[in-house]
Amino acid sequence: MAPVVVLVGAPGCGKTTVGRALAATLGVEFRDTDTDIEQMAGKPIPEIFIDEGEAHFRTLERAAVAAALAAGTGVLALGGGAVLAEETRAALVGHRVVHLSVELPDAVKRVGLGAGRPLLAINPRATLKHLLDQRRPLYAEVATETVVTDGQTPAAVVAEIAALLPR
Ligand SMILES: Nc1ncnc2c1ncn2[C@@H]1O[C@H](COP(=O)(O)OP(=O)(O)OP(=O)(O)O)[C@@H](O)[C@H]1O
Ligand SMILES: O=C(O)C1=C[C@@H](O)[C@@H](O)[C@H](O)C1
Ligand SMILES: [Mg+2]
Repeated sequence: MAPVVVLVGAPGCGKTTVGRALAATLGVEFRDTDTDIEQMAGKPIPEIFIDEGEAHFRTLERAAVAAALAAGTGVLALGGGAVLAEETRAALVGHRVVHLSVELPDAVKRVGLGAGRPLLAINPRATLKHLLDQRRPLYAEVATETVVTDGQTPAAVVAEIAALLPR
């Protein structure tokens, strides 16, 4: 079985928040590859970045995404940078992938000081701007649908995604 829907998007777009609420609405399980990676590594993501570096984190992430897609859990949220891997973009072909799009002002408000997000630990605004510019084409490449989250409540985003799904 494939996941009902896979959520992708930049840090702060709401993959975890919306994904969990959407899964509850649909009555299916929720899975987040960031949580899977923390379980695999036995430590929080910021510690993986400090102890082993981003490249090692990305290796764990590719494996976590492949395992989660194979498991087929209902709603699957990917880490914000998962789409950087060509292997992951290829693995997403054939899945229903919703891009939760967010522009810089809302993303900045939502991530605050970047707590728990190692890439955003220094100058979150400038880093987010760079990440958004770099990744927009990659999110667009993998997405089968895009839902704009700017100015929307999580509940409104959940309703919009649910309306895209077959009944
Ligand atoms: N549509 C929204 N409107 C307002 N706040 C939101 C919305 N979606 C998420 N948030 C808030 O923004 C913050 C970040 O959301 P969340 O952790 O779900 O993002 P994420 O996409 O999972 O980020 P990451 O890639 O870092 O895992 C949370 O505090 C959440 O409550
Ligand atoms: O945007 C990113 O590259 C990241 C987003 C988070 O979901 C985590 O996967 C990690 O903090 C890296
Ligand atoms: Mg998240």
